[in-house]
Amino acid sequence: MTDLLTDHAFQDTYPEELSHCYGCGSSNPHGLHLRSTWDGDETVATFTPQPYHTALPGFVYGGLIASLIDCHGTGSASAAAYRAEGRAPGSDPALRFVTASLHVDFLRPTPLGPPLTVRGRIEEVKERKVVVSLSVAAGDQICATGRVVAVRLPASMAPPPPA
Ligand SMILES: CCCCCCCC(=O)SCCNC(=O)CCNC(=O)[C@H](O)C(C)(C)COP(=O)(O)OP(=O)(O)OC[C@H]1O[C@@H](n2cnc3c(N)ncnc32)[C@H](O)[C@@H]1OP(=O)(O)O
Repeated sequence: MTDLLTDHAFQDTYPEELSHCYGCGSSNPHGLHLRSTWDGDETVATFTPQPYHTALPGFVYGGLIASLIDCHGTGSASAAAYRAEGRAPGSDPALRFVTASLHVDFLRPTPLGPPLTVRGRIEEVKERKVVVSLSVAAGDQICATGRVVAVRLPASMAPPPPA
């Protein structure tokens, strides 16, 4: 389902207890398994929608596009926070982010079939907040754009560490 862009995806550095996300968790058997990495100062992921990711025949379901923007956004936020601190992704203490705000604009119908490229540009990095602007393209056509405000994982959502 997922196009493995790299062996060094941000999500590969998530600890097991934080790898259950439907969009990007490697431990979720029903999930999208989105994998994101740096491309210079931008971030990038690819994903090939399946026939059941249909909105209308031939076109991708908008909720899937929002999910790609969401998970690429939070993954990019984590990577940007590590980069801002000059630390290796995944090093402790962990810098993990959840979505505070997700905005999506559907610019044109997204064709169902070709791989989609999700790109992120880091707009702002603060200690607890990272803002990422994103695009989703089929070939050279940008079909959707988005903006994610990601905030550090709150204690109320943090799973207990493994025993
Ligand atoms: C770890 C890997 C998992 C992958 C996750 C995949 C993505 C997901 O699906 S996450 C699930 C969906 N998200 C959630 O359930 C989050 C629920 N919300 C919350 O827990 C809280 O509202 C939370 C943590 C987002 C913000 O906490 P809160 O204490 O309100 O933050 P607060 O200190 O007020 O704000 C921090 C900054 O974020 C900004 N901010 C907070 N909420 C918003 C918002 N909705 N819109 C815009 N900005 C916001 C604030 O303005 C502030 O910015 P600044 O520092 O510039 O003043």
